[in-house]
Amino acid sequence: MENIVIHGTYFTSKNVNEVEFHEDHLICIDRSGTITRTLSPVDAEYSQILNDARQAGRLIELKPNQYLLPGFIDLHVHAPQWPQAGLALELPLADWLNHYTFPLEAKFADSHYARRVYQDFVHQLLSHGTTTAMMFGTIHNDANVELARQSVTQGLRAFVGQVVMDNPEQTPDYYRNQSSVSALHATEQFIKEIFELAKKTSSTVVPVITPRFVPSCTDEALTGLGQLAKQYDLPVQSHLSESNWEHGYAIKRFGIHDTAVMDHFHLLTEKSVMAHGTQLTSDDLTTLRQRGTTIAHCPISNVYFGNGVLAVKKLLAYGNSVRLGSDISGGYSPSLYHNIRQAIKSSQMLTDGVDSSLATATRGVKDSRITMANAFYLATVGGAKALQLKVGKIAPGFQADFQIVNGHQPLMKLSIADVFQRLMYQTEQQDIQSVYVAGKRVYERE
Ligand SMILES: Nc1nc2[nH]cnc2c(=O)[nH]1
Repeated sequence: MENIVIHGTYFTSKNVNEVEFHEDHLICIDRSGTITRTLSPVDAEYSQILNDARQAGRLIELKPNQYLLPGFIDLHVHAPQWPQAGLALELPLADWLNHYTFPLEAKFADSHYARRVYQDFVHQLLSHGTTTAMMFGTIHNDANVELARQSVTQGLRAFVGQVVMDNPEQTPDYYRNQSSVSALHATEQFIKEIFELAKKTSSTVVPVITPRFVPSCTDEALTGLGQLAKQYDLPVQSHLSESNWEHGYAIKRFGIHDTAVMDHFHLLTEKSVMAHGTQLTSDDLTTLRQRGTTIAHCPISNVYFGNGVLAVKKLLAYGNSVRLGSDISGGYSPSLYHNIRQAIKSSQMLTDGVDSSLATATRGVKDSRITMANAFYLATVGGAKALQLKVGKIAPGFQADFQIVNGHQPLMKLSIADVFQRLMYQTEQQDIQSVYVAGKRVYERE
């Protein structure tokens, strides 16, 4: 029996290359927040279900020029960096970390500050159409639990990581785990607290094993985190081959690429999400593919720190799992719309090349352009697959995580395919009318 029925036009990924459009449909959702069925106007029961829902006050009717889309899945976000989004992006990664990011994250020792930031940040994610996020916290247990609580309270599906960074050579005195033992102890404590929180809610809240990246962790911490990931069967998140500097660091310290380092410590599994990957080689990609590990493509951030463009189309063709992340605040925008657009723009620049003094034929990497349908898939059902969640698609059996978006005024006749393109290119925060997770409204524009 349906609890609510939505009436309107929706867009959803059919597969990585195709988007489905369904006009004037009904989407039926049961009490558990699961989509039970969708009906087209030619279905025999359509009118009956529409009328019954209307009379019972269970109908959500989209207005003309409103559209239903799945909520987005952001696979790489640093929640504590929200206050500095848009700052210092002209610096190289290591300077940005040392002069801006570490001092800011150190402030989360203060749980009151953490609450203030996380309350706003979770709201921002929802109001940008993001319904699931895989997030880095800081090294502070209480602040991370606060992030998880805020997510549960506001209705965001949350994967939250207690950051580990214990290497004295690559982290400052004021912001470091005192030892690998204390870092691992704090991680295990955090896991238990999140499990307790998860028991008290029907919402999704999952602890994530979070070695910040190879430079910031000792071998002992990486060993212990690999063991904890296995013991508790948890997802892992980190940064991988993000920049020339970071990629070179692992080679200097271990004599191998950071992919091989992570693999050595059992941190690459089918539940792992590794951000960036602009410097990955074909051997690294083979390892990631064999482990089933996802690469979180962070196209805005990569412009600043990546020292290259991730070849998304090639990676997808190889069979690597590539999805999307905002990387707040290496990326300045929490909007996955903005990141979808940048993913397409960066891929076009990769195809064409950027140095016009070179011959056209040799300037770029041919056939690298991704389509809007590709990018939409990465941000929706693709991201959900990486987290093993049944969300990101408007179809029976999926959780009802949606956004209702107001289209801009059409001043010429548009096909439904045109409407989709325009929505993806033009939607801003103020165009998102409401957001639902598991059939419950979690955000409404005032
Ligand atoms: N973009 C990004 N890269 C990192 N590498 C290690 N820490 C970070 C971080 O906070 N952001």
